[in-house]
Order: sequence, then structure tokens, then C-alpha cells
Amino acid sequence: MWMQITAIDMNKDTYEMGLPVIKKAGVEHKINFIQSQALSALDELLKDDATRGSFDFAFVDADKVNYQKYHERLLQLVKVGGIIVYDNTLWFGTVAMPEEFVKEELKPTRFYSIEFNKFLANDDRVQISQVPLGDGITICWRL
Ligand SMILES: C[S@@+](CC[C@H](N)C(=O)[O-])C[C@H]1O[C@@H](n2cnc3c(N)ncnc32)[C@H](O)[C@@H]1O
Repeated sequence: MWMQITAIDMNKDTYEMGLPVIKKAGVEHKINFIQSQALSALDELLKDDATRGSFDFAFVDADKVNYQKYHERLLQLVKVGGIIVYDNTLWFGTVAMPEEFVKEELKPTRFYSIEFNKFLANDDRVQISQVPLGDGITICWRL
């Protein structure tokens, strides 16, 4: 079956940085890069009935303040049994630290990350596993 990757980033440089490797692997034709704010791109994808519930896998590594909004949209785009992975859910370990030990510059995202982690833990539309790999990833199995 024809497999395709939809990649969204508001900054094309990020995609172009990886492009030589993508080309070397001969998979450029499989990637649909959308240069856009993620929320509007996801909303566009949701307008298409053929796209809803069609994705096997989603990986999110963008602005943490919007993770919950991405989650609501991805639940509609990823098929039941599919996987959604969120990056940086430990936020340098700060989500488990008392606030007084956290550097000022990490505090805003720490707050969003804690709120999002609590939200996911109570979301019965997914089964989750928090993996202490890198900066923490949360794997969600779409139920
Ligand atoms: C930490 S980088 C990760 C890039 C890529 N996932 C990787 O691992 O190489 C975060 C990326 O999210 C993009 N980004 C941040 N906020 C975004 C938004 N609201 N909409 C679309 N892209 C966004 C940035 O441009 C940046 O390329």
C-alpha cells in the first residue's frame, strides 16, 4: 500500500535541513511538506472526509502551549489503534521538580507540560505510556 508522510512546520528551513538525508534515502516523493502554523494545517486536513481517521501515526514536537489543541485534532485524524507521540513531556525533568528548583526560563513550558500530562492521564480516548527517553516522550494508543 502507498505510504505517505505529512510533515507540518511553519519554518521551511527545518525541513530543508533534513532534505539531503531524505533525498539520499530516496523517499522525498513520499513526504508532503506543509509550511504552515500547525493548527491551521490540521484544521485543513480535518475538512477532508478522506483524511479523517486515516493516519496511522503522528509525532508532535512543536510549541508545547498548543499540545492539547493538537491532541483534539489528532484524535480525529489518527485511526483507532493508531499511535500519537508527544515529545518533551518531561521538559528537562522539570515536571517532577519542585518549582523553586526550576530555572525561570523553563517555568512557562513546565507549566504547560504538567497540565498536558495531567490531561492525557485522564483522557479515556487514549491509553498512554510515558517513556523517559531523551526529554521524555508520551506514547498514546488511540482507543
Ligand atoms: C524542536 S523543533 C523539532 C523539529 C523536528 N521535529 C526535529 O526533531 O528535528 C520544533 C519545530 O516546531 C516548529 N514549530 C513550533 N511551533 C509551531 C507551530 N505553531 N506551527 C508549526 N510549526 C511549529 C518549529 O519551527 C521547529 O521547527
